[in-house]
Amino acid sequence: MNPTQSADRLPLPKVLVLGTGGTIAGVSTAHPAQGGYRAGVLDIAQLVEAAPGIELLAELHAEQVASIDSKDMRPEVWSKLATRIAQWFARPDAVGCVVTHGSDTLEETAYFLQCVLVPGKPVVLTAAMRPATALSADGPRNLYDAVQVAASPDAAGRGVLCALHGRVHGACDVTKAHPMALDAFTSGERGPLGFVGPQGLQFTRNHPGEKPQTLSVPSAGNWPRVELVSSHAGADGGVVRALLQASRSGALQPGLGGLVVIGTGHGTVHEDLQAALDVAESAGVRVVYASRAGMPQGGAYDGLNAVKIRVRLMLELAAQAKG
Ligand SMILES: NC(=O)CC[C@H](N)C(=O)O
Repeated sequence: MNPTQSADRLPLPKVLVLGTGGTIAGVSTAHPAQGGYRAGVLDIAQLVEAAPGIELLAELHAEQVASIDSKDMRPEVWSKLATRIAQWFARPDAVGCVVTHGSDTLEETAYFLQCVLVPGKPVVLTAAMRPATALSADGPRNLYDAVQVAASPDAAGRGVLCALHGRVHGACDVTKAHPMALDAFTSGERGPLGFVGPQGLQFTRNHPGEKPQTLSVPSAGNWPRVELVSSHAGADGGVVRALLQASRSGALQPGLGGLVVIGTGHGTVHEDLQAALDVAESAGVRVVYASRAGMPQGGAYDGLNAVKIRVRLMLELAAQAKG
């Protein structure tokens, strides 16, 4: 008899699976061998059902948090996720949590959760590059692997993780680097934290990236405005001056709290843009520099990319505003 079918088997680890939509829940709008599809159509129970054997890995509690294309991710969904995950982990018998997500903003949600959740039990995000109805859909394997990671004691204490195309990435490093390849995600030169698949789970690197002091989730209506601006040939600061003016006049609500600058090289900035940024800074706007060339590990924001720095800055500014 298969040990998993034995009457006296050990209880399975309890894993919460939260659905938010994305391509993993997408349905083809044309022939399944062709590209057109709509993201976020299937619900999380249907995704679990489509991953044969997943029920032998864990006792799954599937819940729908949202059904969106992740390009439309917004703070309300982040707040719901953080609240539900914190509630789940308050149960002493809760072992892990999986979040299914669109691939486009997965790295932002992963980093948001990394900032606001108390470290400990594993939270694992996953996605797919092909919709659920495609030929060779990658979602079921990715979901299965994410549950393998979330149910594993070895994954605990490593921060928020992402299980994608056989690799386990940390929330700080992971980024989407290709619009359609199945291995669309990378952790850059640092490489993934490990591998997961038919052979099980193996971590090959320990450092999951810097975990900031746990930050609170801003309450509704109290998310600060942090915008991204970039430096490039001819960047003259006009966008920054327009934002500042709209903010001062009250036309922009909430007003401008911070700017993340996607600079060149080491985070360097065109002199004309810099002049406008200096004015913004002296008006009380927090200005943080990232780079379009990628940042090395270390420093105030530990090599985070610009969209993750934006997440962090929103949370830090909200914490400061609360006092
Ligand atoms: N592969 C994907 O999931 C990208 C599709 C979709 N735009 C999303 O992020 O939800």
